[in-house]
Amino acid sequence: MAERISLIGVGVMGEAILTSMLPTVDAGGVRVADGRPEHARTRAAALGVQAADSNTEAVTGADVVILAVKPKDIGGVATEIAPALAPGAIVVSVAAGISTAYLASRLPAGTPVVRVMPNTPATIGAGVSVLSAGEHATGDHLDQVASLLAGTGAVHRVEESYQDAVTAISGSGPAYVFYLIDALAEAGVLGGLSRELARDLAVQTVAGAGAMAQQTGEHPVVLRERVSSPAGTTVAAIRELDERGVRAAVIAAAETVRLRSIEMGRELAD
Ligand SMILES: NC(=O)C1=CN([C@@H]2O[C@H](COP(=O)(O)OP(=O)(O)OC[C@H]3O[C@@H](n4cnc5c(N)ncnc54)[C@H](O)[C@@H]3O)[C@@H](O)[C@H]2O)C=CC1
Ligand SMILES: O=C(O)[C@@H]1CCC=N1
Repeated sequence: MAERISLIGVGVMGEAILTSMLPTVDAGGVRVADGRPEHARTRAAALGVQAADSNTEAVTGADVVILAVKPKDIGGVATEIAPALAPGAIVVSVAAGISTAYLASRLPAGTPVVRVMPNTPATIGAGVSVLSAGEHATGDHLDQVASLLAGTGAVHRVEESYQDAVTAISGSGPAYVFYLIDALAEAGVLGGLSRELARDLAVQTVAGAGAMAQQTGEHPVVLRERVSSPAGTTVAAIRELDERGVRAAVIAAAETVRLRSIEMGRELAD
């Protein structure tokens, strides 16, 4: 029998996951709900899935329930849906900083909870999702969730204690890359290029460099050295980046995310 999937929270990440899943799941078995019911109806109609009028209606009879609401809302949603969950239903959370224990304490005893950190390139199947099992989630539960998320892109598994570090790299990471694209494009405009050309050059450069790092498997330093001709242009740019502390700034930014993720979990647990 096809899986019945419920998605609570049709926002940026919820819709990205839903879109990527749809080619491989039976859309007729997917039901969504959102705090904005009209939004849920509109998006459900556009994507060919069902909309429910409430979170409890959405989860009734579901085999897998995906919670894609904000961290501050997820505890309330877990408490709300608990009485309506089918025995054995898997609850999947994508909320940054929220532990499986925090959710399990609000769900029926023994509920398998799987924590996932996805990222927005999931929308085009080029994301990466990292899974961790809560206390009652088995290897089979993880396999089931991994296969549901296969359309989002790559899927990895880590111990839950590493999820804050994952959030710092791949969860928030697309924003750092978009920031770099924007800065590169701005430099092109400064150099006299049209905005359109500058943006295309920046986007294609980031896409090409990412694909090259992925396909060759070479260390990024080796790839960077191949661009840097002796006494040439690139080596001068890298020295400038180093002098301005860009490498240290990137590491510090990611570390701030990791600490913020830990802090968010603690704030809500208090
Ligand atoms: N945006 C991103 O790049 C990523 C987000 N996440 C996680 O995904 C979750 C959602 O984030 P976004 O999609 O960015 O936020 P969002 O604000 O776009 O989506 C949240 C959705 O939840 C709905 N909602 C709020 N309260 C609700 C309730 N009580 N019941 C049902 N629906 C409710 C909102 O109407 C909204 O559509 C967060 O927990 C975040 O940590 C994880 C990885 C990446
Ligand atoms: O900014 C956030 O809190 C979410 C989690 C990871 C990416 N976006």
